[in-house]
Amino acid sequence: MFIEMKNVEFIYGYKTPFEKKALENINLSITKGEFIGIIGKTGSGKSTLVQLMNGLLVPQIGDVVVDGINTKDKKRAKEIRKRVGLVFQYPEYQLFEETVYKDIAFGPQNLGFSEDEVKRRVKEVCELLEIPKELLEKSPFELSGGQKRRIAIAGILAMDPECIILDEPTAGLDMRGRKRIFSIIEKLHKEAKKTIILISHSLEDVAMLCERVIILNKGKIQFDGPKHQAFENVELLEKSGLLPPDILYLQHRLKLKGFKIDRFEYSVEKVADMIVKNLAFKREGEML
Ligand SMILES: Nc1ncnc2c1ncn2[C@@H]1O[C@H](COP(=O)(O)OP(=O)(O)OP(=O)(O)O)[C@@H](O)[C@H]1O
Repeated sequence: MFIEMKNVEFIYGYKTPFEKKALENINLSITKGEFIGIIGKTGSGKSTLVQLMNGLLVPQIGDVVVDGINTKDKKRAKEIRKRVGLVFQYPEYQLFEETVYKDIAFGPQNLGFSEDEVKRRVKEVCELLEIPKELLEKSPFELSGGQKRRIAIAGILAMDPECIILDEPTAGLDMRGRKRIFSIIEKLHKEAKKTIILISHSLEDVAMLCERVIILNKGKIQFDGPKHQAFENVELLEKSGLLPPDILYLQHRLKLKGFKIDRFEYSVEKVADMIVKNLAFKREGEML
């Protein structure tokens, strides 16, 4: 098991008058190579959950174990960060150096790699994320939203973690920027074989990309399983304060109207094919 959470509870402002329980009774196991989507309405505990996974937060109750290392073991915090990289929701929180190069290089430098190795890693991630050379000497604050996002991902990738957590990686980006980030994430999963954990408000994005889905509701796990079981269960989504993606709601409605749908599809092209096929059957009087 790569990440294991056992009976985890996390309280902000612990033992102060401002205590706020963010998570309770969390039990989770994540294996290497998985692609997991975490969904849940605002305040359900998503960001807290992922910060527990790389030791940025430590639970007051229960244990989080990453590759055999308990996150309570502060002396091994670096080893955990090396294994699990977290790209923050707001790249501004992560970028703080004067130049893009220095920002990307910060992580591997901090892990103690030689300057040559740091240079090699920066070059490699820039190629992968299509970050042009001329950007490297610019200030990260001069960049567009999409560029900042890619630099923040590059900084994490340069540490070569086994697992990459992305908290709302496409928030505020236009369609082109979103597509670019998605193709990077898919590449990391399929080609680089990374374990990916994605938090997104967009159920469409999670439905399209992920294999396993975790639904959080008021700090508890409401569902953990294959994505189709989550997205085809409209009642479950509604109970969790979520609306099913339009593309799946459409299929849910068509099914209620008698369309033969064996498996819900996640792409517009496939749904269009399925509708055409059903209408052809209907014309031939073979169904409906
Ligand atoms: N630093 C903090 N101090 C006190 N309470 C906090 C803090 N950060 C989060 N919380 C509270 O903990 C709960 C879980 O917050 P968290 O940010 O993990 O939820 P989320 O699902 O990521 O929300 P969002 O979708 O808005 O990012 C919320 O009730 C939130 O108000």
